[in-house]
Amino acid sequence: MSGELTPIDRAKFVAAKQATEYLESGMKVGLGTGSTAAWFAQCVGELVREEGLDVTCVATSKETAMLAQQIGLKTVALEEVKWLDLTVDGADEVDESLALIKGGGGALLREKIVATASERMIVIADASKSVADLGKFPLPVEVVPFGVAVTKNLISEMLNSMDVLGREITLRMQGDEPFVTDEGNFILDLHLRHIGAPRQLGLVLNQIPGVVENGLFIDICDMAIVGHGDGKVTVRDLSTNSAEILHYDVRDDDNIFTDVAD
Ligand SMILES: O=C[C@H](O)[C@H](O)[C@H](O)COP(=O)(O)O
Repeated sequence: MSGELTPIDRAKFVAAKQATEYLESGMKVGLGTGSTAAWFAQCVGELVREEGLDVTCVATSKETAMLAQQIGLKTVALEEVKWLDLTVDGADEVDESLALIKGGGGALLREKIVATASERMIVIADASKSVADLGKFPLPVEVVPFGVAVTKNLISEMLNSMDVLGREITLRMQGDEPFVTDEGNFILDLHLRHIGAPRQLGLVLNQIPGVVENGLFIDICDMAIVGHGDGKVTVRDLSTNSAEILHYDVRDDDNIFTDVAD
């Protein structure tokens, strides 16, 4: 599967592959959305086919549901299982406390519902997503289409009292039309450049009528697995407060982990 990977794909792949270490047969697993999460779904598929791993998956988007079907993963609706052992998903930004910005692909609402219904959430990312402070990536906010201009103004006013640098808000487009989420909503992207108090911002945003959910994931993620283009993987586990560095050899499909540092 790994073949001739670009450094960015190698980074995503090694993070995804490392996340499979936390899978066990019988688990109910949330599958995230996006290019990194797609690598994870492929890795799960490989384990199901080659090692008989038996997991039941819940997809966080229509896109992921389609991919899971193509790969041959067993998927059910969240309503059927109600609770999950583990969700593995990508992110647009992850800071040292494992606060995240998500929703670059517009799937933040279902992703947050699924991650919150999970015993454990692991975020997988390439190193470009690791940041000291959140906010360079525009913060996606899912809003109902009705009165979107009013909601945008309310958010704009609210930002004046927040610890952020930028104030620009754009309606996400797809061609000439607003981008529509799987739940039929629109996305406003908040170009904040720096978010000083993400927890407070997330709470205040969700108080605004018209806002369905925002892309700040605070106290949801338990572990971050960050992949690097040279095959190195950094694992940060909040439950043990540890950071571990592994090296993943992706020159062939007999992928080998060796500890290189601590
Ligand atoms: O809505 C999309 C999700 O939050 C993605 O997990 C996020 O945008 C990261 O995607 P990618 O792995 O493609 O960078």
